[in-house]
Amino acid sequence: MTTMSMKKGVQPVLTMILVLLVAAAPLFMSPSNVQLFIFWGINILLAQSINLLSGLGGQISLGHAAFYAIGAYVSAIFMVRFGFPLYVTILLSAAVNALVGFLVSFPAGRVREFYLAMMTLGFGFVIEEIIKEWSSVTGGVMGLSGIPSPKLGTMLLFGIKLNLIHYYWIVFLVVALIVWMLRNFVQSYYGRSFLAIHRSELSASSIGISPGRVKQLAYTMSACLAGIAGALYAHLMAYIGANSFGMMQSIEILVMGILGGFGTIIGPILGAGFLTFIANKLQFIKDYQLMIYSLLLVISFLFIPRGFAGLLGIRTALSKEKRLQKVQPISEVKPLRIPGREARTLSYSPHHKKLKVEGVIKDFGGLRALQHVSLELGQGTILGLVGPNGSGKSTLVNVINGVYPVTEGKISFGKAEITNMPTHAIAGQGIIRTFQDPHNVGNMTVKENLLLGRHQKYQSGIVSCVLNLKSSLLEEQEMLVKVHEMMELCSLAQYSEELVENLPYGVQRMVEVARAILAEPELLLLDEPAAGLSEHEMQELSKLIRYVKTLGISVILIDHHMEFLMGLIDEVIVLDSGKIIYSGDAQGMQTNQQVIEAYLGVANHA
Ligand SMILES: Nc1ncnc2c1ncn2[C@@H]1O[C@H](COP(=O)(O)OP(=O)(O)OP(=O)(O)O)[C@@H](O)[C@H]1O
Repeated sequence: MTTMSMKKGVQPVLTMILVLLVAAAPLFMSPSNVQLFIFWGINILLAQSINLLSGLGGQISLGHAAFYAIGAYVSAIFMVRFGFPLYVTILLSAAVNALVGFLVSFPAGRVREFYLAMMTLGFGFVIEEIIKEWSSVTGGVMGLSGIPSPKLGTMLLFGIKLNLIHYYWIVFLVVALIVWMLRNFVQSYYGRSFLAIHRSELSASSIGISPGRVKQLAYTMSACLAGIAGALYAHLMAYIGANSFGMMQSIEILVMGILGGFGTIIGPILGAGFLTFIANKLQFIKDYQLMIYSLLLVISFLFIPRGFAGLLGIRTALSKEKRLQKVQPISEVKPLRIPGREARTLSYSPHHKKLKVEGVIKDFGGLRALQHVSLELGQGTILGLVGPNGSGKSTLVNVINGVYPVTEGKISFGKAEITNMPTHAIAGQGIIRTFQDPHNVGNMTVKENLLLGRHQKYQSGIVSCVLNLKSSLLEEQEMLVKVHEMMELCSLAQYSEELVENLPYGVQRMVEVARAILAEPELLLLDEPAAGLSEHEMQELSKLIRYVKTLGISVILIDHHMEFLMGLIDEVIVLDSGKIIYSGDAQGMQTNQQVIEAYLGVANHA
């Protein structure tokens, strides 16, 4: 037997032993300890909930206890008033919270940072007040008692009277299932899109990820998880009151996530454990809880910014490659076919859409950055865009891909008018760009960043990704094959597992260009891709751009490096003070007097 197959055999056995140990543990514990472990399970759900929203999605939430409260009250009320069984009330809590989270995402998605913090804080206070004031339903300040609970032996499930140990098993099952699903989610294109939006909305939307949709999903899923936690809490306590869901609880949820390690799956489990057991030991200094939590946050920010998970060197992989490699090495997977879908290769055929910019004006206050700019770009053409600093080159790229709205004029691509469309929708039309400073997701590996480039090509639904259904695994495999091909092509294979933020500038640039090509664009906008590159790196980049052209992709290439440009471009446009002063071939530009005076003379002297 090989070491590999031995490992394969050992792993399920170890997992089975661990599961049996955890399941048997409450049989040997005192009821108070069983209850403590149940609390840990509930806190894991809360910590994962904030991790999903803030750690992965980057959305601040200072009123998260509100979702926890809604879950608790919905489950308790439906069981007390209507006698619904536990599994129905948990599902109802999850569903109601998902709806509330979805609705909250609309106002919350429009604001950022300080304003988002204030909005979520306000949301927390509003829900707390509703609970206090709506006494006919919630019991008001007196709280809601008489909730069927396994602690009191008053809860029945399928005719069986539940005790605390049964409840421990239920919570354990629910937590294990949710953690497994979350891991699958994080390792799917959905999870990667959360992190991309967290790092930079602009960069994520430029490869077709919709910030609005990501935020809707983040709030919906996060609220849903907190709702399940709330339902489990209500039935453990047999009594709930508004005081259990105030500001302090929201801070506790945040501390669990941050201290454990945002952005990982293990971190929140550790953070929840730490707070559950420490808080229990510190009951006697409950009055100083807020101070202790604040201190813990300060210590965490100063000494372990990535929480316990960072301290232990734990990082959650953001693709399912390891799992897929166990079945078959990616290098051996070729050609791939997902039943019912066309196999794709990198040598795809663009639809040859024509870009038309007509009379575009862009004003920034009193400054006219673009003045009646018009151009047309046909299939497979590389258009150079040059001009002195501040002449409007980046602004033109920014209006084409929707980063800036135009003041006047019209832009169309193929048959679609794309003037002032959102950036992610323009990316959906096939226009993909890179930035002057590489806009990769620094805390993702090269491979994971390149997988982001494929985002728009994924078709699997969220259920399929979360449950690791075969079709989603095959799709991930197909994307990984493309990414590996691209890494070979761009000499990036050696950096595959490196975090992009740790790599030299030149490699980061190459990653961004490779990511853009992996999106299979019709038109590629490259904003000074050669800036800061070494001679060798520039040659590699030139090769890549020539390859792009052979695929039939059109390119708009901004750069100040004339030698680099001349070897690549078919046509050139020269901008000066927002106006086109030359449009034609590269040779003509070099002898054009106006261009020499406005730009080349300067460039030659630079
Ligand atoms: N967001 C903005 N707000 C205000 N003014 C802006 C903005 N973006 C660009 N500008 C102004 O528009 C003009 C054109 O800038 P732009 O960045 O497009 O020039 P550029 O040709 O790309 O320059 P460079 O070669 O230095 O990158 C400049 O005067 C610049 O200050």
